[in-house]
Amino acid sequence: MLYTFYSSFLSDHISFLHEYFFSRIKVFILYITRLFLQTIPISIFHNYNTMSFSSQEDIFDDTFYKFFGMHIPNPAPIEIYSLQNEGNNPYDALQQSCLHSSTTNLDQTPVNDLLDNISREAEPSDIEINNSSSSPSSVRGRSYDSFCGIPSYDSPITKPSSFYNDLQLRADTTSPLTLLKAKKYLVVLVGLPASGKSSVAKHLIDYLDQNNVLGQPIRSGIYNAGDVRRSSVIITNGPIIIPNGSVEDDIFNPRNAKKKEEFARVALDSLLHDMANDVIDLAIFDATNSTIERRNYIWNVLRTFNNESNIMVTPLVLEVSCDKSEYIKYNVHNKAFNKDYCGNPYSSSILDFAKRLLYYKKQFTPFNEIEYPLLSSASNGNIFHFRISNAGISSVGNMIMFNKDIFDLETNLLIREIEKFSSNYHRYYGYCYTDRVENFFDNCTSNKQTPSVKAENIQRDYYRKVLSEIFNSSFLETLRMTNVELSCGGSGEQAIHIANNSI
Ligand SMILES: Nc1ncnc2c1ncn2[C@@H]1O[C@H](COP(=O)(O)OP(=O)(O)OP(=O)(O)O)[C@@H](O)[C@H]1O
Ligand SMILES: O=P(O)(O)OC[C@H]1O[C@](O)(CO)[C@@H](O)[C@@H]1O
Repeated sequence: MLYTFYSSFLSDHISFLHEYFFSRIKVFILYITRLFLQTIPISIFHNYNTMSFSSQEDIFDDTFYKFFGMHIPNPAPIEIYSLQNEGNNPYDALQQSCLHSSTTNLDQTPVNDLLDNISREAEPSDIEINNSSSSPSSVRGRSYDSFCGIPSYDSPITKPSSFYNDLQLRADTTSPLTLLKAKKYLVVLVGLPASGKSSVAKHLIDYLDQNNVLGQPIRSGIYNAGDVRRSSVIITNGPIIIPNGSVEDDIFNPRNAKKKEEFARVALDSLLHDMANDVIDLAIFDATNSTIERRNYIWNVLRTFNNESNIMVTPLVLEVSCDKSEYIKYNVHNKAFNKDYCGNPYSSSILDFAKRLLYYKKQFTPFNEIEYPLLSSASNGNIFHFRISNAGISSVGNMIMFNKDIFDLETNLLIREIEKFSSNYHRYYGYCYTDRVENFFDNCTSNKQTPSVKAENIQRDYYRKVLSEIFNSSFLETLRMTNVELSCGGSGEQAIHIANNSI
């Protein structure tokens, strides 16, 4: 009996030890193979219909992490072309990924026009800005919405069209000296007001912290143009106006677009100042950055900064969009309690924000591929374009294109992580938000309501009533369509009417 016990004990443990060492050796061999692969520039093209590059890599990476407590280095110059695609044709994927149908043709003329504009400087404005408020509005280390779950990835990867290869040829040639520069990263947010940009920015910082992506802390900060604006404008119980202006001088009226550019310039200057002083490694530029001109300005400033400093800042675009009516309403509802409106009556805040959204919508141009050459000219020939839509429930693709001539392990690792973050955003963070939206619009029918729950419900009913009056279907339709003829009529048209009359 004793013998049986010992033999079963031993065999259990021997098989455990065998499994343990064998799996370690397996990982080690895979690692060595992978190190060998690093010497070979490879391009990886996978169609996600058949195989997911990310999921295979991540199984390997997760296993490696378990055993060695660090992430494995990436194979050298990889190109990841990542577009959400239902079919096999890469060019279809490109077309599907385009947000702006007028720019999906491969005619390079608009690109040339943009490149001609490349050296154009933003015009100075007469407004005085208080620089003191331009410090980052958020820094790493803060805790945000809970980080949820162990990631498992499944990101769509497809082959690129030759169009992107052409673009790559147009990129600036990289001097070997650039590679010796200190590396920093700039995430440029693009998206309409209340689309969730600031929330996603905080989540991204949290995600990078939690995952210890580079094996050491990434010092990061959010630079918000809205914070600069708030220190320079007059908050009224009505439109937010610029100093020395009339009451009609709503800062968000496109007439005052130049003044808004100044606020953005201050925020960007402050961000680059912090990079130059080595205060941060990764900065998020939080503004709508909703026009091509603005983005062009950013790339120009960045190119100059990169040329004149001993720092190489790699820009990434992160587009955040939201077109689900419940989400728009919920987001705007929360905006009614921020610093722009504190103390103002709820309905006037909602109305003002509706007007702001409409103003922005009229001049908003989603970031699209005709701007890629401009981005790549400020980015060592790389193109990193991520998108999150409706808190990650709508599927949109990312575009990731590495310059083949440069091997940069750190950038590779970081970009891969950000790709995971944006492709899996709903699973990591977005679901907490979508649950909250659902609760907000849910009709609570429980009989056992305490007085405070009852009071909360009455309050919430009021909010929902105001929201659905202002954000009625015709207003939402107007928002959805670009350059539509606006028609008036019905209570919810008030914002459209105000916006139209004041342009
Ligand atoms: N992904 C999200 N996670 C959590 N909350 C969100 C998310 N998206 C939107 N929200 C909610 O909507 C509100 C508005 O979102 P947020 O401030 O992030 O938008 P924004 O695009 O930065 O707006 P703005 O450009 O006007 O500053 C937030 O206060 C938050 O309550
Ligand atoms: O300079 P932009 O791109 O208009 O973005 C900044 C503005 O965006 C907003 O976040 C829109 O709500 C404002 O707070 C801020 O003034």
